[in-house]
Amino acid sequence: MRLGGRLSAAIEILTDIETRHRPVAQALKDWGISHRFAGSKDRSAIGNLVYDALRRKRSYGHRMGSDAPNAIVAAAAMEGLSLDAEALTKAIDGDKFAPDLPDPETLRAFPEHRALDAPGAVRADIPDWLADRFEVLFGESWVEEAAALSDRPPLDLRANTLKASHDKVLEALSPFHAEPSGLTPTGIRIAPIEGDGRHPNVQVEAGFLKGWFEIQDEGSQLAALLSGAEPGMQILDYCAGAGGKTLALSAALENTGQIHAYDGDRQRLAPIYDRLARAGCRNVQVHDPRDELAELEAAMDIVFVDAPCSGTGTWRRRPDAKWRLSEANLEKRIAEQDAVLDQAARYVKPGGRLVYVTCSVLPDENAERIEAFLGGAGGFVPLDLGGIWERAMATGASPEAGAEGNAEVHRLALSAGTALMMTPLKTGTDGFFVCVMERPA
Ligand SMILES: C[S@@+](CC[C@H](N)C(=O)[O-])C[C@H]1O[C@@H](n2cnc3c(N)ncnc32)[C@H](O)[C@@H]1O
Repeated sequence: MRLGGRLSAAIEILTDIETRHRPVAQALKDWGISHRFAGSKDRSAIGNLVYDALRRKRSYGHRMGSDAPNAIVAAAAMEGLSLDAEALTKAIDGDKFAPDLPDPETLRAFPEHRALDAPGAVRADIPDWLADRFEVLFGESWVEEAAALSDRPPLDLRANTLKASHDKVLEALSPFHAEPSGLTPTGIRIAPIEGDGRHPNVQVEAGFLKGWFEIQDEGSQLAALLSGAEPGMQILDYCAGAGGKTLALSAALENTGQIHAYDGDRQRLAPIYDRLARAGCRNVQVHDPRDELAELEAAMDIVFVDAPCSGTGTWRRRPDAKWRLSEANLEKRIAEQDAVLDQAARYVKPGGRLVYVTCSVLPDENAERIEAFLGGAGGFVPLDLGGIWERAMATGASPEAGAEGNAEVHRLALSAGTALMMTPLKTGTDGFFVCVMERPA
């Protein structure tokens, strides 16, 4: 396909997402199925246009004078492919599959129009109703912080030390220019996509099929590490879902002790069985939501709560979720977070830890939930994350951890007090919130 056809396809898919309220991944998949002639390069180039247009929908709309799909796709093409108006027009000239684009003057003005005159929420590419929350949380840098959630993300992987060393995985992935991601002993990073390129499909690599590594954002790896999981412990992963954190915790325990993986939703839990088998995790017991967990009460060294949340920290990867989030959804998530913390707390043994994690940056889902929880009965005490970080990195035996690239985040952890907020701008990860609380002995 030529550029004109790719632009038209991206516009068609965006229209489908908007009119039928469809998740972006599903809309792209369906388009691929009904347009078999499109090759894999076409599909990824179209995917980049759709994702970029969704990520920067408001600022592109402002700079183009319209947020209609053809305007924001033209903006995504110009910015993503480094084309000026002339190059874009020339590339689609005479192409019968090309769409109607905004007028030449608008296209010509686009690169210079930086939206500096626009309200903060437009420059930040977020819905208006969330602007106050970002401002309260990030202060002067709130627009920058929010805008960084619209960048293309890297592909992050975790070396599964139950099966392969960090070095071995790096070597296996060297054709893809994989590098240590720097914050954790296990993290590996493949840089964000450039232009109309694509990330390698690492899931068909022999190393992946043999369980040497998992796809996992480094923020998620760091959250698991900061739980303080150590060999021999008894851990309840109370919101295990498909098991991303369970697998990381299992490796941190070096296949000793016991992890109880539980989730309130059987369907979400289902993929965990295959993943555990591939990763060689032998210390995990999966609990169906119908199982009775009574025997675990007051017996766990760590209860890990990877709470259901709005996912604002993952907007780089799921930009459609940004525009779908409503105040009503947020209220629902908050109620679930309060419930899940209350339910999970009873399994922590005296002297044990309750770890609360979300992949959201919103204070409503993070610090305010901790305050609400601590205000209730239970007597939990939040721990200083700087100390936990130092211990986790010391036991992680990582040559990279503590090195220069890590210094900035190290400082962040030391100054975090009792809660760590990771963001694409601060830590180069997805947005994650971590708070570790102890039940007094
Ligand atoms: C953020 S996801 C978990 C992701 C998973 N830990 C991972 O790393 O792949 C949150 C999970 O919480 C589960 N959940 C929501 N409310 C729950 C409850 N009351 N009890 C247990 N699990 C719950 C959801 O089904 C969902 O799978």
